[in-house]
Order: sequence, then structure tokens, then C-alpha cells
Amino acid sequence: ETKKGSWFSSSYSSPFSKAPLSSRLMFTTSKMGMKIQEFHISGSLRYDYYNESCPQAEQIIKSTVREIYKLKPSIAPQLLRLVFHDCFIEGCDASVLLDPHDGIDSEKESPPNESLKGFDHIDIIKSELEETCPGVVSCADILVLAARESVLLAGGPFYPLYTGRRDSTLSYSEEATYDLPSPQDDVVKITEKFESRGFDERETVSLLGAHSTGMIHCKFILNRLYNFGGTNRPDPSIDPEFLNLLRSQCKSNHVSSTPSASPAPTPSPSSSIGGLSSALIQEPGLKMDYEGSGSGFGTLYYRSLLRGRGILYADQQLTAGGDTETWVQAYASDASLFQRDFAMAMMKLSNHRVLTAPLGQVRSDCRKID
Ligand code: HEM
Ligand SMILES: [Ca+2]
Repeated sequence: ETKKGSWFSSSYSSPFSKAPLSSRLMFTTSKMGMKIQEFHISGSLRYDYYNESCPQAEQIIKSTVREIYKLKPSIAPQLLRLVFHDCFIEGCDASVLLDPHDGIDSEKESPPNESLKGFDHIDIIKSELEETCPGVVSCADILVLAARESVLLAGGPFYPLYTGRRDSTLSYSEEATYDLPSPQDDVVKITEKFESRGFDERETVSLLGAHSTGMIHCKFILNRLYNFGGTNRPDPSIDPEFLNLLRSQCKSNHVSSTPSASPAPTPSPSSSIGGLSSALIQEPGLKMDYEGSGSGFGTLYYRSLLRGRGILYADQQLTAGGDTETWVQAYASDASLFQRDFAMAMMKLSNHRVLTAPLGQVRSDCRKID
């Protein structure tokens, strides 16, 4: 047994999923308290693990993320996506941060990870920590703590986190290639992939609320806009007015600029969106919070889905019927329910199959094994 199981009971939503929203809310609250206590006794992660070895650790992570955010607000969505891609593949062990070495592939280079960003920000945080307490704070803990700060900055909820994760000595590029969800996945595939990691529909739908923030590049939706399933027509599930908006930002001639093929796709002036930094304009893309400015983390995303205004095919698939659609409706109308569920799901994600001592290691450079 090299990895720990997820602490979060997968049965937490089932007993009351048919109950009215208000009573579900109460359940959620009391369940949350209970699970935290339970975990405290059984887990080998601890609250404030660095309390003696590096008491400033969490504060350093928090303030460094905030410093960078002032100059580059894109750090927040980047780190949030990064923690998902790490934890989904062999758990939260910083495996996603490793660079390729000695001809061995790294997760970073697998197709679903090609557009991941934020590695340089993790390096900065790590070097701050290495200055204060060398060799103590794991990259895996940095990632979950920095992502929590990012969620707050993006308008999401705070959630408590235990620490004491250790870093992997392996990178899992093949698993990343096949197991990470694809923007073309339908609802069956999406729920299967999340279920394989112990997340039910409710948790899955709440996690996708992360798509309230950040950026999506046109290449992920061009087929939807111009040639859906080889029909030469757009995806009929897109609201027509929204289709026009998306098409105006993502021209069909971008079809050829696949990420790996061309070195640097030339930006088309018409694809830039007001407010995007020049770095982001290099490849045409869309801001996910196109309707508002961060104020509606969660709720706006679900409301957009209900109006046929999901950006990715995978996003829109959440309203294809069944349990996922029920949760989209619930979150669209109840912002605090979403905030609570998102907090719970992020805690669960952050604790997914963690590596604890004596397994793994604490890397001194997050990109390399020690
Ligand atoms: C079905 C599941 C999912 C699919 C198919 C998916 C796919 C994608 C794609 C294609 C992008 C655009 C990347 C780019 O243009 O560079 C993206 C962005 C993003 N995703 Fe997901 N994602 C999924 C679930 C999640 C989850 C569970 C989280 C976090 C909890 C997450 C967080 C983000 C964030 C924050 C961004 C914006 C990144 C940035 O601005 O740099 N995603 N996702
Ligand atoms: Ca991992």
C-alpha cells in the first residue's frame, strides 16, 4: 500500500440528494464538521504540519501568491487548474511539476497538459520557502495551499487544509494522456472519469464551477463553432447569439493553429478581447467570466450553462440531463450551496491519494526529483 485512500466518504450526497435544497444545505454543513473531525483522527496529514519545522510556511505561500496576483491576476486560474491536473493523476504529489529528464517523458508534455501554466509561479514560491526553511515544505503542499489562495482571489470560498503531503519521484505521462478529462468528453465520459477518482455527480458539477475563471483558447472549441462532429455546422446546443459572440472571438482560420504544430500562431487582431494581457493574446482565447468580472464565481457559470452558453462542449454536457443537470440547476439558483459544495470538493481533491512520510520526498526544486 503506497498511497492513502481518499478520506472523504463517497456516500455523502446520496442519502439526501432527493431532499429539498434547504435540508440538503443543513446536511452539508453538519456533514462537513463531522468529516473534518473524522479525518483529524484517521489521516496522516495534519493540521498545521509545519507548525514547528517552518511556522511561516503558509503565510509565505499566501503572501507570495498575493504579490504575484497584483501584477499577474492570471496566476489564480493557472494554479487552480494546476492542482486539478496534479491531484487527478496519482494524487496530490506534485507529479505534474516534474520536468522531463534523461529522455523520460513528463506529465507536463502530455497533450492535456500542454496548455498548463503557472509552473514559474510555483518556482518563485518554492524559492521563498527554501530561503526560510530549506528542504522542509513539499511541492505538493505548496500546490494545494497556493491553489486555495487562488480560489479566494477568484471569488471562491476558503476551505481548511491539512498538510504533510510528500512529493513523488515519478511522473505519469501516459496516465495523464488518457485519464484527464478532455474538452470533447460527453457527460457519460466525464462522470466516469470523475467517478474513477471517487467523485460523484454532485462533486463533479461543483468542481467544474472552477470554469468561472480564467481563459480558454479557441483551439478547444473551434470544432464546436464551425464543424461539430464533422457536420460542417456548429454544435446545435449553443445558444445562437452566444455562437455569434464566440465566432467573433475565434475565427475559423485558427483551426490550423494546433498547439504543437506551429511554433507561434500569429494573433489575429479580431481575436483579442478587451482586458486580456498581451501575453494571453498570443493565442486567441476567451475569458471564462466573459459576462462579469469575477463577482459571480460559480453561479454565473451555471446560469450560463442553463442558457446554452457553456464554452467547452464538456461544460455544456453537464446540462445534457440526469443528475448533473439537477446540480447545475441547484448551483445556478443557490450561490451559498455552491460555495459550500465547492469548498468540500476542493478539500477532497486536495486530499486525493496523498503521499505521506516515509513515502516520497521533499524536493528542493519542484521540477526535479532530489
Ligand atoms: C470535464 C472536466 C474538465 C475539462 C474537460 C477541462 C478542460 C479545460 C480546458 C480545455 C481549459 C482551457 C485551457 C486553455 O485554453 O489553455 C481549461 C481551463 C481551466 N480549467 Fe478545466 N477542465 C475540466 C475540469 C476542471 C476542474 C475540475 C478544475 C478545477 C477544479 C478546472 C480548472 C480550470 C481553470 C481554472 C482553467 C483556466 C486556466 C487558465 O486560465 O490558465 N478544470 N479546462
Ligand atoms: Ca499527481
